[in-house]
Amino acid sequence: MGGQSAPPPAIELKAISKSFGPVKANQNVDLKVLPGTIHGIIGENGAGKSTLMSILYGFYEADSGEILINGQKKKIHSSRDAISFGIGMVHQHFMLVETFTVLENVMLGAEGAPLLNKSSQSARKELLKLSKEYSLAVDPDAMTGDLPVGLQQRVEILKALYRGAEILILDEPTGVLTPQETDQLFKILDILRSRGVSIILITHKLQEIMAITDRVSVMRAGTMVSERETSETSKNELAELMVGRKVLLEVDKTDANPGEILLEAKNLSYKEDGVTKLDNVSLTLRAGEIVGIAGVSGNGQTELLAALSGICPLQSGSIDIGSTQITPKNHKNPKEFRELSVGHVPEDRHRMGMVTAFTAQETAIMGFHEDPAYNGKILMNNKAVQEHCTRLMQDYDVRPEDPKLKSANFSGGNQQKLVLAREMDRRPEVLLVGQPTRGVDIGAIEFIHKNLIAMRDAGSAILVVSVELEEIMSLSDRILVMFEGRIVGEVSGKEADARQLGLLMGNAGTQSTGSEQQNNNNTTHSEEIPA
Ligand SMILES: Nc1ncnc2c1ncn2[C@@H]1O[C@H](COP(=O)(O)OP(=O)(O)OP(=O)(O)O)[C@@H](O)[C@H]1O
Repeated sequence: MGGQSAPPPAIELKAISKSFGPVKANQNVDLKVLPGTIHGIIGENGAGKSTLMSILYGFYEADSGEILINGQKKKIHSSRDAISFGIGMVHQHFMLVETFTVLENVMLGAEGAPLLNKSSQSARKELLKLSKEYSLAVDPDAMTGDLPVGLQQRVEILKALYRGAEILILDEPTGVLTPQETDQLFKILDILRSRGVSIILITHKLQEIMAITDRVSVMRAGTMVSERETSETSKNELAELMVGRKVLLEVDKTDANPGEILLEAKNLSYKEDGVTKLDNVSLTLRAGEIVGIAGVSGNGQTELLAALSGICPLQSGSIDIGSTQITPKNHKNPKEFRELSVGHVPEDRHRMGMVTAFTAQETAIMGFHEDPAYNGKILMNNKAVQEHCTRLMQDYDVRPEDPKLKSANFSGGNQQKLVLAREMDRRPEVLLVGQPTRGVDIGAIEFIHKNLIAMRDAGSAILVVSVELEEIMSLSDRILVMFEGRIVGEVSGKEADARQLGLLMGNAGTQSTGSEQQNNNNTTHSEEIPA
């Protein structure tokens, strides 16, 4: 330990262990986060990062070990305790009430806050003060649900600061952000750091670790395996420390050799509650090509996937799959789309990809459960289902390899791999993939990308929707950009450039919602006027 003058770590974890039944999620984990620094934590899916943070934030109690905050030993039994010790958490899935204003959300549940009294001038004053101090420009009266995700995340940060957080935990904060929004978040983190806030950043993106952190800790299989000064390491070294082998960080692919059209969508339009979600979208998918859809979330990508997979009935336009034409009058359900050899990996694995209360083996055959290979006349053939799931788990490296484990109890990345395995293993002619590598570690990204390219080379037509521009650019042979339900641009995968695509995604500086982030770029403390 240092002498008198060195301040104690903002956080010190000593020998933290936590098991879930036979799974040792954390084993003797030590971690020190120095005050006023950004400390990255990386590790493969299931390495134990979220468990460790859940212990620090009071969601779980450790089986053993100690937590020291600013040198003082603390017992954290609940998130209320964590907040009272100055710890704030920005969750991956925001915990905001969309129908409340920014101010209401910030005040909600805060210690001593007057009960949602909109006229609370002191809360408003405090919020504006924090906005100004940390350059977190946001309109206190904006309806939270109307704000783009980047601004909603700002509200989460403000909420934590309003509760007096001096230590912030961010769990994969950039998963749903555009490159511009990510840049802004990093500027904000930089300011927070310069004001003495200590930050823990969990991310699978090594470029983010290199760009913003001071130190980085690496977890593997529940243990802390190494720690580095960021300035003294590299992406390649970190990848290797995480996975235990060399990882190919770039997608290795040859030029596409597109063949016949396997799917053609013409003039798809779709309205929900009178709001246009798809506006005259036409596209073709050919055998042997990967078409990427780039766009800020909420610009029609979800509805496009839903239309092309049969989840939402066509309202206008048509889809040709092979010799079958689907129109509003001749609609087919998702099962019939599957029978036409269309595979679908939904964007939201929890809502659409699996039932989290089901076991892994049930997830592994969901949608194909009527297949006679698994379905006896009266009962399911559990042995066959289990064997199938075990093989998928081995082929797709899903951990733990336990077909009977509830789907909810796999880490996020492993849930994703299980859903991908189910859809890819059947080698559909057309594969629609939403957010293929959301929350997935770099070793698994390498694996998933390789497999998608192998499917392409074997003649499948693949449509990839992803908010990860890097992913879209490195995987796609053609890129279509969506904005407000329309396809506003097409770029060849080879020529694509992140900044240019980012601008197209925000429709370059117009006043519409999707482009709002452009306006915030250099603002310091003006209030946002949501579009
Ligand atoms: N409530 C639970 N019950 C049973 N097992 C659990 C539970 N929560 C986590 N686990 C297991 O603990 C291990 C660590 O999971 P954790 O979510 O901490 O990993 P992670 O590093 O955050 O992964 P990812 O990057 O995929 O989010 C995994 O094997 C997971 O399946």
